[in-house]
Amino acid sequence: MLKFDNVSMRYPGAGDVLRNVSFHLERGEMAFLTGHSGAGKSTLLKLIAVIERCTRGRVLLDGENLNQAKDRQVPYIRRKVGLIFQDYKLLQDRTVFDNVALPLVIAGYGHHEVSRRVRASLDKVGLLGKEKKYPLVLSGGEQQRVGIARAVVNKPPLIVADEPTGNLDPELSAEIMHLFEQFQQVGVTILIASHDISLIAQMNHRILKLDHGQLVAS
Ligand SMILES: Nc1ncnc2c1ncn2[C@@H]1O[C@H](COP(=O)(O)OP(=O)(O)OP(=O)(O)O)[C@@H](O)[C@H]1O
Repeated sequence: MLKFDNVSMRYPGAGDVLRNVSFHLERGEMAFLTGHSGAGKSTLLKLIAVIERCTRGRVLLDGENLNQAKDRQVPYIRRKVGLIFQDYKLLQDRTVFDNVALPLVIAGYGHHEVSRRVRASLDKVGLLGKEKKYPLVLSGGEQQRVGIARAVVNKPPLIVADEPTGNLDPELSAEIMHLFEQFQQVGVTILIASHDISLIAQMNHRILKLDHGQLVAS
C-alpha cells in the first residue's frame, strides 16, 4: 500500500536527512515511526503527503510514484492521506462541524452529503453533539479528536500522524491510540510518528526506527 524504496532526502544546503530508507506497509497495517529528535520522522511523513519530494529513490502509494506526480495531481494524492498533527491545526474561528467539513467542501461535496459524512465522522471519534462548539472551548484530547475526524471524513485508505499525542497526558494519549486501532480494524493503514517510547511499548504494533536518517529497525 505504501512503499519506500531506497529513499534519500536532502534539503537544499543541508546533508542527507533520510538515507536509503526502504520499508513496505501493507493495507490495514498500523506502525509507529520513532527515533530521536531530528532523526527525520517529520520529513518522512512529508514525503507521503507530497509536502516534500525525495532526492533519490521512490515513494509509492498504491503503486503510484509520488515523486513523479504532477503538481495538479497532488490534491488527489492528498485525498488518500488523512493527516494528523501534534498541534491539531484547527481553524479557531470555525466550529467543530466546519473544521471537519473542510476537506469535503474543498472536494466539492454537496451540502447534504457533507452533513451526513461530518456527523458520521464525529460519531466515530465520540464527539457527536459538539458540532457547534468552537475548538478553543474543547479539551486537548477533544481537539485532537476533531483533528482525527477531519482526517478521516473522506475515508482515506492511509492515516499519517505526526506526534498526535505530543500535547496530551498518558491517559488521553492511550485513548487516541485506541481510536487509531479502531480505524485499523476496518482496514485503514496507519503510520504514527512518536517518540513516546512507553506508549509505543504498550501497543503491539510494528516499529520503524530512524537514527540520523537511516532505518535501523523495521
Ligand atoms: N525545511 C527544512 N530545511 C532544511 N532542513 C530541514 C528542514 N526541515 C527539517 N530539516 C532538518 O532535517 C532534519 C530532520 O528533521 P525532521 O523534522 O524530519 O526530524 P524529526 O525526527 O521529525 O524531529 P522532531 O522529533 O524533533 O520533530 C533536522 O536536522 C532538521 O533540522
